Amino acid sequence: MATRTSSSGARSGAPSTARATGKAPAKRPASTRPQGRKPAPAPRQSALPVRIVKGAFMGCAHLLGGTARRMGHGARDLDPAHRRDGLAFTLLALAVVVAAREWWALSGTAGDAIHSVVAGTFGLVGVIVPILLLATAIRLMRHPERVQANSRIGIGLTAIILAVCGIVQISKGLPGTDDFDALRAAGGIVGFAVGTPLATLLTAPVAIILLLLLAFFGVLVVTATPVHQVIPRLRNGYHRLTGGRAPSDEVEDEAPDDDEPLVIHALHSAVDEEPTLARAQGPKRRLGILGRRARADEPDVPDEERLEEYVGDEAFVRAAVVVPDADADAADDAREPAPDTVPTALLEAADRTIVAPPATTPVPRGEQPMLEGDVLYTLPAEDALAKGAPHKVRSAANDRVVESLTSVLEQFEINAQVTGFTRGPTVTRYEVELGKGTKVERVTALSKNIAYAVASADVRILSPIPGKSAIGIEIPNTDRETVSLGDVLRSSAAKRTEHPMVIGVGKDVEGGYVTANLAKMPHLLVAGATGAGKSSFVNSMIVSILMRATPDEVRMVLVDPKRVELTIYEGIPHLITPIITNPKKAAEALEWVVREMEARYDDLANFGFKHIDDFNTAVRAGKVKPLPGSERKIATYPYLLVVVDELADLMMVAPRDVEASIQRITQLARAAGIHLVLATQRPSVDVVTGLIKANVPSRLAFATSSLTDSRVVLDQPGAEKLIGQGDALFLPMGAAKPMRTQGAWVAESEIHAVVEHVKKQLKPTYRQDVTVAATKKQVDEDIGDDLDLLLQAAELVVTTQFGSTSMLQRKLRVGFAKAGRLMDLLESREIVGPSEGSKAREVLVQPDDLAGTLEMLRGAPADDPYASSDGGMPGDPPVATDYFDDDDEGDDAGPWSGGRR
Ligand SMILES: Nc1ncnc2c1ncn2[C@@H]1O[C@H](COP(=O)(O)OP(=O)(O)OP(=O)(O)O)[C@@H](O)[C@H]1O
Repeated sequence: MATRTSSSGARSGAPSTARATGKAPAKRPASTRPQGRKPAPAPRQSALPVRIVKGAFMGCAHLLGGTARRMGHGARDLDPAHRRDGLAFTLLALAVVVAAREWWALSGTAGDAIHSVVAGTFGLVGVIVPILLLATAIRLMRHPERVQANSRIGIGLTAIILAVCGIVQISKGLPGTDDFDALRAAGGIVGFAVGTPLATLLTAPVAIILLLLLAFFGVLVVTATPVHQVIPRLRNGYHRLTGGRAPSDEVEDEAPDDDEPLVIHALHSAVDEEPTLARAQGPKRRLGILGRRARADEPDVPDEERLEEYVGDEAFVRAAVVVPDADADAADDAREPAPDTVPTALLEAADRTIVAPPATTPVPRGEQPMLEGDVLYTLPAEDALAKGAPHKVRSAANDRVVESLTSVLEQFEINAQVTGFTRGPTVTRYEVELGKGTKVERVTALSKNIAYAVASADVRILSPIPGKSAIGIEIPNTDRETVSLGDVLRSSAAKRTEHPMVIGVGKDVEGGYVTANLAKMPHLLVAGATGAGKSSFVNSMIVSILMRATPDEVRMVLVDPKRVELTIYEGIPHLITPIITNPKKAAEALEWVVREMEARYDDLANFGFKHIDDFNTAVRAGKVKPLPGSERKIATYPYLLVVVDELADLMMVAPRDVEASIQRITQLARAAGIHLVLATQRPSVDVVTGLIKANVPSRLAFATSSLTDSRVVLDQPGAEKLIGQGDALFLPMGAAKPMRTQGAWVAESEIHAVVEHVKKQLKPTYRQDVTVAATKKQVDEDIGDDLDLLLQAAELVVTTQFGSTSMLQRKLRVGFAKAGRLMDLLESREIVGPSEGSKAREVLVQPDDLAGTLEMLRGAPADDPYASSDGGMPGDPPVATDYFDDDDEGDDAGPWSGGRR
């Protein structure tokens, strides 16, 4: 849903009345006071001293209230990174305070209280509290984005502290709470709570053994070491310390169990902390890194060479392609591939996961931008997108328009006045309030005169302004402003949520930022004449996603039949297939999307979830387990954004298939996390059919060339009055009235910078099956190119139960010969009976059987549809059925984890 917020900065220069009412007051010449309006009776005045006291009190109350509100808003609007840093600094301050008292006995009046709290809680162990606080603060500053790892370390440390406090408590003879000084010199309250019951129940020696085990467990958790990795890790650590190479058998040690998705742990931690160190450890090590993170600067090595260079023994390969666990949670699943798929899996894993260059600064955000396999992915820096000029709330041009409007109202003797205006980047909305007894129509009828007076043809009258008793007159600014996408994405409207599908749309007529969550649209139709700003919007949308979402969160299918608009995005890791320029392939891609959606649905049903978000949350929490007997590793699903830049081109090649796919996707895909954005410069009824319209609820109309086009897009006029260059009417799902918006602008150089940033981190992992027809239909030869017409003819004849050739001629707009041929084809398929002279033919198929009949005409699936699948790999697995076939060997890496299904 779209959200908007006012740009406070832009408003700061506004006169106080403008700020208070949210609009600029109109400068009104004295002569234009409304006639016939009686002044309101003056309120009764109270005594002067009372008024002074009351005024002073109210003034203070407003000041205090306003300050508190501003601080509250300020804290909420604070960048998440600053909020996290705030926590780190608080811990740092605590460390200093506690150390001052516990280590150096420096204490002010609060010293005793600090000691009581620290030593009372942890006893002797309180001495290390400053170190723990300091370490936690440093960790939070250095790796704020690694939320899961940080929580893991927190859990491990808690276990260690509990154990140590318990052990100290037991070793000091279990003092009780009656002797607090002794308790402070032992394990404190924590030691008392842990050690005393254990020692009483199980005797002191057994309790100490249990607590030692707990401490050991804590150490394993902090260092992310599974028990069976302790020895290899120690050995590795020793070899690293002594500068030697690990013996080759250690790799065997690291080969995973069949059901244990781990680990090249030593390597992993080495890469984590110091990528160059790990890379320097010889070819086999490099394979290990390649297995999880291929370097972006090595993509040109031919596949075979890479394998020959790196593959030593199969065991190593097996280890190498397994995604390391370490900080990763259960979602980071990838399983040992079947031996014959190793090379592909290895190379694909290599292509998928590339380490970010160490120099890049991670962009702060609350959610960790981690990819599967615990790869750090840095979103582009916020300042990659330029700042726009500050927003003006009033200019001399506005004042001139107010004067013109006022004089028009005067000339026509209309009892109404211009009460104010709100200036947007492209247009300003002037508000006109009517005097008593004045008809709204008297103002709306003046639209031509107003246009004449302000010398602009693009005057749009809103009657009333939604939510106000006023008429709005929108008039283009002669001094229009460009809205920078960077400003929109940095606004608090965009930062309020970290949802990866939130995009910057632009600014509304009041200068407030407009953002929208594509996942809530859930599908969007974008239309507008050539040059109106459609492609610029598509660019802003894609760049917004690149700025905010990792490839693990959002994947895209980009369809660009014009071949120019989207080529700049070729090679970004968010793509799941190269940009599709061939309309026929695009139609196939839409069919693939339908299959993907159905597969996701099956998955949701099998695991008992209603929405992909719930499924993903459960996967991240490790709550989704493979079905019994299945070896599939469960991974989260990214949102899938399908962008079609020119729908008309697709509708020209395969209208029925495209329409059917769109209908199917739009009806169901919301819960599956699949969202369509369909753009067209020809919003005519043959492109945006009723079926498409009915299923694409959100609309964004740029200037259209006719009122009819506006009706097609918005179901109402208005878009024909827009002034182009990003001026738009935005009607998100559920909105009653379209919102006038100036689309955000992103310059080509900015797009380049963002694309380069994401491309240099990761290479895309393309799904091979997207543009492969799922089930190659064999259309009978005699139908040939007439399939679409024949399907329409069959549908007409069966639904009307009227087998008339002249009806086909009329409805399908074909000549007599073509209509006759279609009728013959229908007869040969026993849809209609034989000709009965001038009478209509008998229709042999009932409307209930229409779907099956159409399917039959489209052609039955061939025996081996994959043997010759267009564009697919020879021997590709059956696409539709293989998706979630749990028992199939080697298909479990998941389409989104880098493996090919
Ligand atoms: N949001 C915007 N802010 C400022 N200028 C814009 C904006 N959108 C478009 N323009 C201007 O309008 C021109 C045409 O825009 P754009 O290419 O997006 O139109 P279009 O509707 O996609 O046209 P086509 O269908 O021919 O591709 C741009 O080159 C730019 O100068």
